[in-house]
Amino acid sequence: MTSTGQSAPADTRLSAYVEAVRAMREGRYAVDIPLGAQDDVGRLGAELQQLAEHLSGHVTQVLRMQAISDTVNGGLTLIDVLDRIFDAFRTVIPYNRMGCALLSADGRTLRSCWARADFGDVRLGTGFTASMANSSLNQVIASGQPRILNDLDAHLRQHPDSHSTRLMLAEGIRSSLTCPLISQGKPVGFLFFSSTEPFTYQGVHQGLYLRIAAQLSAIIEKGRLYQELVEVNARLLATQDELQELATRDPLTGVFNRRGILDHLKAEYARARREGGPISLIIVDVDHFKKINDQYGHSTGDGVLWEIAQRLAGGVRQYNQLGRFGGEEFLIVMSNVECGQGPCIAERLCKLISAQPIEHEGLRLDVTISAGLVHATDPATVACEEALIRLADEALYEAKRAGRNRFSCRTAGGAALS
Ligand SMILES: Nc1nc2c(ncn2[C@@H]2O[C@H](COP(=O)(O)OP(=O)(O)OP(=O)(O)O)[C@@H](O)[C@H]2O)c(=O)[nH]1
Repeated sequence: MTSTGQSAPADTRLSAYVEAVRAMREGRYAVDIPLGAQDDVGRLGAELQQLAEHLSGHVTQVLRMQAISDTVNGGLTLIDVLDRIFDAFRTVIPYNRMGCALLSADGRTLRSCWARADFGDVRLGTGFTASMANSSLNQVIASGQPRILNDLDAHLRQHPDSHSTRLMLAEGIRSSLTCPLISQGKPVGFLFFSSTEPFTYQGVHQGLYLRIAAQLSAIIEKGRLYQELVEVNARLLATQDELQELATRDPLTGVFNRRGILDHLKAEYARARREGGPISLIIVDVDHFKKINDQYGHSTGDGVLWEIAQRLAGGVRQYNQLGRFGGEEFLIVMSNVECGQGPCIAERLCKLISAQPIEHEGLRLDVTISAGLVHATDPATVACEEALIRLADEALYEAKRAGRNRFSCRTAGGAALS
């Protein structure tokens, strides 16, 4: 501001004012305004000077807010956004601690969802829950205005039941500013700024806090929506897993169904070819199963199939997979089983069924199985996984022809395995 002490001619001052207004229109607020005498023109100059200072302060604040909101808006989850606010707003608002609490859908309960301080551990941290009944925060909601408590000791004396105030005092907090968070006209929670010094917050900050709160409410809503999206996505993935499980499990026996075991065979065959390791298959078929159905009924037949599946599952090592291949047929896929081990496994499976009668609803049924085994030391010698199945099938029917309750073997070349 320039004051010459001598009154400048009115027209000179007016043209300087016009220049100043033009400069401000272009965003330059450091303007020189000659005041001269305390006449009407001088008073206009003083008003212009104040306007220039006000606009300069306002624009600085808006730019700062914009930079902060750009940083904050980059966050995706609510917690991420709050962390960014804690780091970004320090240049605008004094605080040693920040906390955020959200209201339950019915507005009756407040739950702290995040808190951070520059002095270490916070006592009133995530998960702290308080009832809104009789809470002084209801006044903050009703007014829609930030509340300043510059002497928390005095506040506790007035509200001796306020557990949260007690905890804040124990943390060393002496003054606080509480911003209501309102989204789409509805209170959703609060943002707390706190300081270890008393009388930190002034009414002059009020407008700024309100603007921050309005912006935060929108961000919190965005965070909430994002979290909902994450949860819905997780539920969808879980449902997809369940559907996948349902689509590949046999409901009667609980083992893989045909599709499940064939998918597994396909993957294992491809892996064995890639890595050059051996692969073996066993096809198991229940002997004279039709007779069991005919003599004791379908439900007994089902019970027998269930028991056979459990015994077979117990008889193959964990990294071998068992599936129900057809009505009374099971398929076992074995990886990394050496040539000599396959016959031992097939024999063990036959014995697991024949050694003990199957008990079902008071019946004791002597049941046997036949098995066909194929072993490929080098899977590259077999055209595809279906070729392996065909060889195992041939071996199975050889076992059936030879009298059942036994197994027969093939190598990938088609020769019988001794
Ligand atoms: N209870 C029951 N029976 C089934 C199921 N699926 C297929 N079956 C029956 O299994 C029987 C299979 O009979 P066949 O193919 O003639 O063979 P088998 O009687 O076991 O005789 P071999 O295999 O020659 O020893 C048929 O009667 C089918 O109806 C099922 O889920 N439950």
